[in-house]
Amino acid sequence: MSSVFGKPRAGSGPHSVPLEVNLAILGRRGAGKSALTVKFLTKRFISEYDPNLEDTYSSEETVDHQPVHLRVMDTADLDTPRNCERYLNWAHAFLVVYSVDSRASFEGSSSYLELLALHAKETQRGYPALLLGNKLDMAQYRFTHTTGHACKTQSYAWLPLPPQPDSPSNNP
Ligand SMILES: Nc1nc2c(ncn2[C@@H]2O[C@H](COP(=O)(O)OP(=O)(O)OP(=O)(O)O)[C@@H](O)[C@H]2O)c(=O)[nH]1
Repeated sequence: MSSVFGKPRAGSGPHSVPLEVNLAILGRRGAGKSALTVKFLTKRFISEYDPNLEDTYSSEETVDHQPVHLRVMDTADLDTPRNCERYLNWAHAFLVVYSVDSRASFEGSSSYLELLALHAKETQRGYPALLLGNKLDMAQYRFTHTTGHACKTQSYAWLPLPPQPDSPSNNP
């Protein structure tokens, strides 16, 4: 049996029930979460939307020829994670967004990655999580992050994997 986001498929073939996947978009204010969500859902960049609105959108997608009912929660925390249970208990997967032209935005993504690591440890489950650098058109203003960026990416590379009983991170 194959799977998407670690969950078993409901079936196969044209009459299969769509798999339901909840995706939470996390990140510091201004990283571009709302713009990214709108762009993904409408396939174009829209500059007029309510950036402060936290909302959940639905979309029918096809992944590996299978229907997927995708729900996307565009979160609107302030500068740090707040009342995280609303998305931690809801989402099957997480997208942590930062803006490539903002060091503060990149550094702010740490708190989300740490939160997700803690959540995975506490629930003894693995959650797909992706760190995404947004606003690539602003790359000429990209902050320098040579070693820090590489270290951070590697530190959290294990997030999608289920916690291992013998893992050093489980034995503080
Ligand atoms: N140049 C450029 N600007 C972008 C891009 N994506 C978003 N923006 C702009 O960045 C600003 C913040 O975008 P939002 O989508 O509101 O960011 P957010 O992360 O949802 O912010 P909060 O709702 O406050 O958490 C807006 O002015 C957007 O138009 C992009 O890819 N390129």
